[in-house]
Amino acid sequence: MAQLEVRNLHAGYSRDIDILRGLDVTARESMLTTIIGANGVGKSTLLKTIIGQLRPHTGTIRFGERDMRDVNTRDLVNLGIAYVPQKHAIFPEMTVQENVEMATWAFRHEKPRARSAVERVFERAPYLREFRSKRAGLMSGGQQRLMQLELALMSDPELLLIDEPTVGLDPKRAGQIYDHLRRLVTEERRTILMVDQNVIAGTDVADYIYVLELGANKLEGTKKKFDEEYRDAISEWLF
Ligand SMILES: Nc1ncnc2c1ncn2[C@@H]1O[C@H](COP(=O)(O)OP(=O)(O)OP(=O)(O)O)[C@@H](O)[C@H]1O
Repeated sequence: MAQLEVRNLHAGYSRDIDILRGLDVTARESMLTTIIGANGVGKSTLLKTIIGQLRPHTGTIRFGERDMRDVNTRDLVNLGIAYVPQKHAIFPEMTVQENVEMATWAFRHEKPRARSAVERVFERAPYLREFRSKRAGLMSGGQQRLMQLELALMSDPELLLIDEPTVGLDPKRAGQIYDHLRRLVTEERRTILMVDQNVIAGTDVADYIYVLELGANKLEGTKKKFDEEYRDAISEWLF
């Protein structure tokens, strides 16, 4: 087991402009850490930098003993990390079975592993069976998000990096996603680092919370500390 440590991170989309300005974030083992902050504060940029889509300008990113600064996105599976992007990463015109098979790309050279990974998805998520030969786009938005999570879990990651998992979902379906994330932490002992716009529910489900402002740390604390000291003030800061 390992934790993710981001220290004094400066990063952005061009060399001379820092979107992230000295960020410190830790995703503690077997905990759900939520990062919140206003639009454009740099939440997605942080995840993109962790997974190697952007190179840090300065600072460090470590996952256990591994220095992540030179990581390639395709190395993530072998490091035990999965990334769930904000935009839907499923193909609505393809069947659920085809979507699941596509997601075995990372183990395309290991046919038995790929086959058993496909079956494991349908064991873990029985509701997917009835859609197996139907177009994935026929599922509800919530089911599509749950499927996206299951596809990310195919490689049995220790660390999940999740970008706004409930965007566009009604509160009931969002609640189902958050319940699922909680189970991944408490029952399966996975570590989750999630960025979220859903300030209330996204922090309610967390063990540890960071609030960002202009690409830097504003506040952080356990959920207990957050509830006791900051929750009442949070809407004022963010909106
Ligand atoms: N591909 C890009 N090229 C240049 N600038 C970008 C790019 N993507 C985002 N930015 C800028 O980086 C800043 C941070 O964006 P980011 O998407 O990380 O914010 P965020 O906190 O995730 O906000 P949101 O919740 O709206 O997605 C914003 O000013 C945004 O305009």
